[in-house]
Amino acid sequence: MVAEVINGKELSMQLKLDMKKEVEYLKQQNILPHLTVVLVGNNPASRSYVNGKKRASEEVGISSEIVELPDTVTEKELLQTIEQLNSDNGVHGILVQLPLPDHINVEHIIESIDPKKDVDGFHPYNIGKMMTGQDTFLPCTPYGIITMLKSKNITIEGKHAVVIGRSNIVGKPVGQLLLNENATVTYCHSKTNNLKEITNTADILIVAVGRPNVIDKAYIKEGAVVIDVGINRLEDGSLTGDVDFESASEQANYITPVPRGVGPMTITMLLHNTIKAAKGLVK
Ligand SMILES: NC(=O)C1=CN([C@@H]2O[C@H](COP(=O)(O)OP(=O)(O)OC[C@H]3O[C@@H](n4cnc5c(N)ncnc54)[C@H](OP(=O)(O)O)[C@@H]3O)[C@@H](O)[C@H]2O)C=CC1
Ligand SMILES: Nc1nc(=O)c2c([nH]1)NC[C@@H]1CN(c3ccc(C(=O)N[C@@H](CCC(=O)O)C(=O)O)cc3)C=[N+]21
Repeated sequence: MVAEVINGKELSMQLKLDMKKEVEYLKQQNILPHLTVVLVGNNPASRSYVNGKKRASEEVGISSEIVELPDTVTEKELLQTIEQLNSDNGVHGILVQLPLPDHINVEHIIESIDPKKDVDGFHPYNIGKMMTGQDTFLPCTPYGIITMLKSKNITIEGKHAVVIGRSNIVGKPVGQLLLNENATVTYCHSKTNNLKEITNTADILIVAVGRPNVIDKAYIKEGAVVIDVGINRLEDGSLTGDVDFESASEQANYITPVPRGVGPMTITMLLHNTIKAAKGLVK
């Protein structure tokens, strides 16, 4: 069997065309969706992602701005910056790029963002709403993954979904969204015994570990759907996922590539959330 590739880049382009039309319509009502991204320090990977977010915003007509702060910024100063953005009526979405320097408490920062502007969907209030199945901003990477599955009419209901990884930004929320779609969900992590036995029962396997090529065909049930969230930069500068794509493709029915898989969808769902914020749909 050779798996069908779910191309996140292509799906993103289609979705962005629709969003572009929606933004044009909003502008006619004098609503100009605006996203502010806060970038602390000079991490090259963070800078490159943030630039990607700005470029994608421009593609659909969303106005965006990057607020750059030095890595010596204090927590208090960062909180003040967020407070200003919270009270600025022209700002619909606020995203603080992670990771932050060690001297800043991430929870304090995330909790200071107005939940109505929390387009990452990281605020505990919005996480609570997601868990109870209420309408809110869904975290972008998990939401992008669900959107990719639906784009191929892949049945989620009743299926066994196995998530490897339990971070607050990917693993935990993607499992929750799959549960909301009536999957039976199992979480695996670094302390999991018999990882291979568990993943071999997965109809849908989500891999969010952050180590290159740790999952190959030996971990995959024949006919499974494999979603590779990992973004690993190799020494030669190339990007690779957590899944050995060639090997996994022999067992899976569907697979996502890296690059051009989940990454572009993360950015696209951020734009979706920013438009939702501008429309005032999240209370
Ligand atoms: N495509 C996209 O848009 C995005 C991609 N990413 C990428 O996804 C990957 C994961 O990101 P993130 O969730 O933030 O990473 P974290 O490092 O926060 O989490 C990694 C998870 O993997 C688990 N893990 C580590 N080693 C193993 C192992 N050998 N077996 C099983 N589980 C293991 C850890 O377990 P434990 O909890 O026990 O430590 C942890 O839960 C990274 O490559 C990141 O760059 C992230 C965000 C968006
Ligand atoms: N507050 C916050 N929100 C985030 O959503 C967030 C974050 N912090 N910190 C880091 C992670 C990572 N992340 C990615 C976004 C896009 C690509 C992406 O577009 N990847 C392209 C390749 C890009 C390239 O070539 O560098 C692809 O996979 O095809 C990847 C990773 C968002 N994150």
